[in-house]
Parts: sequence; structure tokens; C-alpha cells
Amino acid sequence: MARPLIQMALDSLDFNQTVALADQVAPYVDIFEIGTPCIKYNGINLVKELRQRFPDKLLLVDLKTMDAGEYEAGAFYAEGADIVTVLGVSGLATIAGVIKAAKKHGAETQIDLINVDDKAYIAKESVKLGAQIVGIHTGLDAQAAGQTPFSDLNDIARLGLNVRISVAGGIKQATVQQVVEAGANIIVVGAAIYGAPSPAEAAREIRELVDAAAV
Ligand SMILES: O=C(CO)[C@H](O)[C@H](O)COP(=O)(O)O
Repeated sequence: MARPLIQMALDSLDFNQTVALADQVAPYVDIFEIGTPCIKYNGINLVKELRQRFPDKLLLVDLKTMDAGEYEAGAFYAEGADIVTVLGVSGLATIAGVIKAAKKHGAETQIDLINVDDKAYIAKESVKLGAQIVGIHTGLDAQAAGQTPFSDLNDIARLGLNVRISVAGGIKQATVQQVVEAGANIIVVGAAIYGAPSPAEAAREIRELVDAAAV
């Protein structure tokens, strides 16, 4: 099995705290995600800062774009984002716009299936449009209501689409093996790392668990 990537969700609003957390966990993760609240609060300057500090990491900007796909995403690809997210609920025209912007910059697009009713349909259409990643995502509010991403992950993985699958939504040490075995290619972790007494130690544990599960 190809080694799944670990994506660190940087969900703080504070610019300096975000950079400091990225520094701590950098040895153990593959992708830095600038989370949606974080990018809204800090804007493009944080993309520039992380791009400059971490030239060898993949940088995902979690725009969760809902409209004006090409226009909105283009600016972030231009500053070095490797991946930008667009909402599956936005519709195929917006998804196509973000994919067009990504292609212009040799980058990738992730379709976030959060709150999509027919996830299989949007995933299939997104692949036809050229998306490289679909995201199974139980958001923070849905997590608080007791939901998890596991059943949706199994359903989308079973389709066998030619696309990488990202999974997000409360993933922690106890559930890493399950999502790797279900077929996730990108494991997104936020609170289980940034909420730990030692984020670096938590990230190291998750790295070990992901690598062990992928053997
Ligand atoms: O995109 C997000 C919320 O919309 C989060 O970044 C994502 O859910 C990962 O964080 P956690 O592991 O804490 O769920």
C-alpha cells in the first residue's frame, strides 16, 4: 500500500501560534492545511509565510469555495498552494472553475463532500472534471452532534474511483488504523494534535500508527 499522507489541520486564528505549531509538527506530517477559519482570519499572508518557511511541505488552503471558483482559488494557487478545497455542494461549475485554476498552476483540487447528499454522484462527476482528491469530511459541528466520517469513507472507497481519498473529522490515534485500512490516502488530523499536551509527540505517534497500518 502506498504510504498515506498525514495532513495537519492548522485551525487556530492566531498567525504566530499557527506558524509555531507548524514548526513543532513539521517532522511528522506531509501536508499543512490552513484551516478555513484560519485562512479567513489571516488571509494570503499566511500562505506566503508557510510557503517560504516550508518549501518541501505540501500546502493545502481550505477555502471551501462556494462560488466564483476560478477567481477565488486562483490567487491562492498563485502564492504557492499545492491544493485548494472547493465544496461539493457548490455545484459542478464552481468545481470546474477551481480545477481550471489548479491546472494553470500545476496544482491540485480537493472536493470537500461535507454536507453533500449524494456523495457518490459528486465524487464521480468531480473525477470526470479532473479532481485529484475527494474529501470525506465530518465537520466540527457535526462531530459535536456525534457524527463520524467512517461509513461515508467506506462507501466512497468501495467505488474504486481514480482519485485520492482524504478523510477528516475527529481522526485520532485510536481511529488511524481503521481509516488507513478503509482506503484513505490522506489522513487529516486537527484537534488530536493541536489539543494534545505535546503536539509534536501526538504527531509523532500518529505518524508511527499511519506507517504501521499501511504496511
Ligand atoms: O476542516 C475542518 C473543519 O471544517 C477541520 O480542519 C478538520 O475537521 C480536521 O480537524 P479535526 O481533526 O479536529 O476534526
